[in-house]
Amino acid sequence: MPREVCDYYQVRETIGSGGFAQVKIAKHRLSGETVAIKVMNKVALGEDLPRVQREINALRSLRHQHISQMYQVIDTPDDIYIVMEYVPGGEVFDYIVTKDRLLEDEARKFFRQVISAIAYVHNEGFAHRDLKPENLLLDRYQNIKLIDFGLVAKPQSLQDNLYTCCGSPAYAAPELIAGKPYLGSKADIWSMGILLYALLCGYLPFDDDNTVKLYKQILKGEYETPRWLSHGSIKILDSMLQTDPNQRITVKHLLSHPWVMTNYGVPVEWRSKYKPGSIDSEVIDVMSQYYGIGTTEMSNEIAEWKFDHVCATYYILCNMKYQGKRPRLLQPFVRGVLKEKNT
Ligand SMILES: Cn1cc(Br)cc1C(=O)Nc1[nH]nc2c1CN(C(=O)N[C@H](CN1CCCC1)c1ccccc1)C21CC1
Repeated sequence: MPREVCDYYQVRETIGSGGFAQVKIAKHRLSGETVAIKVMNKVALGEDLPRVQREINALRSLRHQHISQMYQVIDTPDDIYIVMEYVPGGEVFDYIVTKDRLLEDEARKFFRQVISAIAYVHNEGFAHRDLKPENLLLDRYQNIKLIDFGLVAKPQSLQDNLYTCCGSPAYAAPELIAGKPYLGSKADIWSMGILLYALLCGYLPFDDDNTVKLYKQILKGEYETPRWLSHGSIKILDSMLQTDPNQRITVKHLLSHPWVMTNYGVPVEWRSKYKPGSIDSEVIDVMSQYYGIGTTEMSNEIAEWKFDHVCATYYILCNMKYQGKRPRLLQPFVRGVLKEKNT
């Protein structure tokens, strides 16, 4: 581990590895808080390096209550380290498996949070393009946190079909499978339909070990509706699993869809709870005391959102407040050599 990482984090075990990346648990030395560090080797990344840059650029401009927060980017000659919010509840995928399938009310609770995250991502000018239960984590309050923006794209631009070579086909929209130019935002809605079906049924609407057969099923767009699905569930699934992307519902209409409103009575709150540019004054107080500079100077430093260690410390202290903990920093900040008390 290079010094830029070890100086600030005590890196511990690997909790996930996929493709060209690993995710390790680590402890932020100044606060003692747990973070997740995504490690990618530049040589192993090869031509996938632009994907990581796209993910980092997207995460730089995304701050939302249902997206795992990026804290810091450490770029070394051999590897890229992305320090992120640690989400302790595991994957929604595992949660569904343990419960076989979710009752409509519980599925609705999760799905409203997914709609909130995707409405925000689309509004910020991105499409996720890899929505699936494995990319949804649950935090300590059973709230959804969206991860893996490695396939993120600008939804307004028509995408070429790099996706089919590296996405998960079972969640891929028909226009993607057909190799047509497609809009990322409409492909996201299809994946949300697959996701809701998986939450409500415990299995996938289109599934076959033979990829060719799977593609045929997706292009046909016909799926089974088990007897336990309510009429309302069938209607909202149908509005998302439209093979013609222009017939598909948009995320804006999902915000207040009758099925989504049931038992809530209010549309999904999709805006970020973090006002753009808003800075938490209590956290600034803790940090300005710690670093021995004024609160204005500290706020100006944070407002540059450099995703360096100072920025990470700010985000981590904010996350402590979210967890109901008092934001504080442990190690005395050694400003040069500490002067002897009696001098
Ligand atoms: C699974 N699990 C169980 C507990 Br308890 C905590 C976790 C957990 O993973 N927590 C967690 N917090 N923060 C993160 C994670 C996982 N994680 C991830 O980014 N995890 C993804 C998981 N993808 C799902 C499909 C393919 C890989 C990952 C991406 C590349 C390599 C390895 C893992 C972050 C960093 C954002």
